[in-house]
Amino acid sequence: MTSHKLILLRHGQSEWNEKNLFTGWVDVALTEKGRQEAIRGGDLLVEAGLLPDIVYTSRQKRAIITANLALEAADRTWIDVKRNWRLNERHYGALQGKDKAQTLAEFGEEQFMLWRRSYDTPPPPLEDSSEYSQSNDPRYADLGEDLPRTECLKDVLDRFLPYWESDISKDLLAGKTVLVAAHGNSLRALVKHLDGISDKDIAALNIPTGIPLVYELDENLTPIKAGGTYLDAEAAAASIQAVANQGKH
Ligand SMILES: O=C(O)[C@@H](CO)OP(=O)(O)O
Repeated sequence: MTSHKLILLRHGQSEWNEKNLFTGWVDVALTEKGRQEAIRGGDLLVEAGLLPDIVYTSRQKRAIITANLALEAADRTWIDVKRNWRLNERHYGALQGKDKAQTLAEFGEEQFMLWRRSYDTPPPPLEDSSEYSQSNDPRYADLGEDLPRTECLKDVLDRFLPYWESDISKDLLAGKTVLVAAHGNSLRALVKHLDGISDKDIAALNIPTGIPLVYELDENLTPIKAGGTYLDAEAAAASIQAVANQGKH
């Protein structure tokens, strides 16, 4: 059976992951730890003999630099690149720039988890006048009415799926090994779609930073093994737990 190979890579630790702040569309840099995670991600690809033919990224530098570092480690910096805002992190609305622990303390666990992990409840929208708004960012000037001011996971799926259909799935079906370097919540949207996870169950799924998650897909682009395979399962399990507990310390 021919299988199609899709590698998902969440960016390495960012400066705001380290500070425990809601990030969304704010374009923060990687920490040194994050850069090392990205390089290790590339090393893991080489060890597994998985060499991408094309890389997709968001328009955010934490994903772009992660892809660059991983591909440099794998000596694949020459492959074709496609960047699209549809792979951006979920827009976190008025929570962008807020401390996760303080938000949890202020609003309580139920509201905090509703905003953070429910499928269809977005946080309040972010004002265009906020220092954390992207409304005047030239990189999104082409979006017009599509520029989000807040998003829930459903909104992310709605803007991601057309791009999956028009580009990513076509490259997979053409036989390319595809690397998607993106974000916690845009990758949760992709995994929800691939594995057919319910709106309720997706709340419990978290994606670790910097560890490649490999899916082998059949001719219908259905995963041969549900959930795919993390190239470092032990590190992934520890990191997933840390993401799940964010705010609760
Ligand atoms: O702040 C964010 O943009 C995301 C990813 O770091 O956070 P969370 O895991 O809380 O959705």
